[in-house]
Amino acid sequence: MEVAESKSKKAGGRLCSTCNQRKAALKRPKTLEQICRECFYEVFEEEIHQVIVGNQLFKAGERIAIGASGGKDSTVLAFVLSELNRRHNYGLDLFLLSIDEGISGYRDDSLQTVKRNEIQYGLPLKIVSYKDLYGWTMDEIVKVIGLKNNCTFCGVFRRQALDRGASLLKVDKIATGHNADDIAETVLLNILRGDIARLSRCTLITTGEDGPIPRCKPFKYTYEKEIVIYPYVYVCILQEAGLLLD
Ligand SMILES: Nc1ncnc2c1ncn2[C@@H]1O[C@H](COP(=O)(O)OP(=O)(O)OP(=O)(O)O)[C@@H](O)[C@H]1O
Repeated sequence: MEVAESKSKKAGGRLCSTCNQRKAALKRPKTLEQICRECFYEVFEEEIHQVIVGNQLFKAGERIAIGASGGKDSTVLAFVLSELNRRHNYGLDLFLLSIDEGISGYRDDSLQTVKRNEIQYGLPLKIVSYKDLYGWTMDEIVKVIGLKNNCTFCGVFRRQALDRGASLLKVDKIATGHNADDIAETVLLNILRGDIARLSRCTLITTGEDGPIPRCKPFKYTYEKEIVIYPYVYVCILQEAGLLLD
């Protein structure tokens, strides 16, 4: 232990504040602690597990759709949820649910990511498109209404499409990749708009419990920066262990 410590100090590095054995590799954005890759990987997953258990987000036997956009948040969510489900025997049936808004050059690319995730994580994927549901793609809608306010249309349609997809999959709940930064942003927006009703709802970890399909945010307390660091750290650990395939 003393040898490891002096070696690490000589190399100009500090020891990990969690294990006190390995060299610290990063400063955790959430706590500013200096931490090694292995401990970061462990605490990142463990904190999400504690959020799931502490807030009773899921019950054994439930079918859960992960809202999978192909972006970083929902991709990491799908990976972490499938790992935790196996490791802690949550007993969940997990599915990937993607909404294809029909935005060429944007969603068609990210859908390729989701299709890869279906294979990599072994989770069944359902894609629901605006074209099938509403008869219009988002590109066609923009041609008619123009660019102004199109995000509002798209947001409302996506919400509904997620509910339709969830009912086709017969799931009990939808989990989304909204993280702590997204929630902070929504709080500020609702304050600026003076929308008191939304302000009180937007920080809830589970919403829509009185509706057909509740939604939950397992990343409510997870910082966006850490969601970005996590896959990088995972790859480094595999690389160092010689477990990364070319
Ligand atoms: N097209 C979609 N299909 C399925 N789920 C979606 C889709 N778009 C968004 N979601 C869900 O809503 C969450 C928040 O979406 P938002 O558009 O704010 O993207 P984001 O914060 O960049 O997340 P991500 O990195 O997962 O795209 C996503 O993490 C995902 O769970």
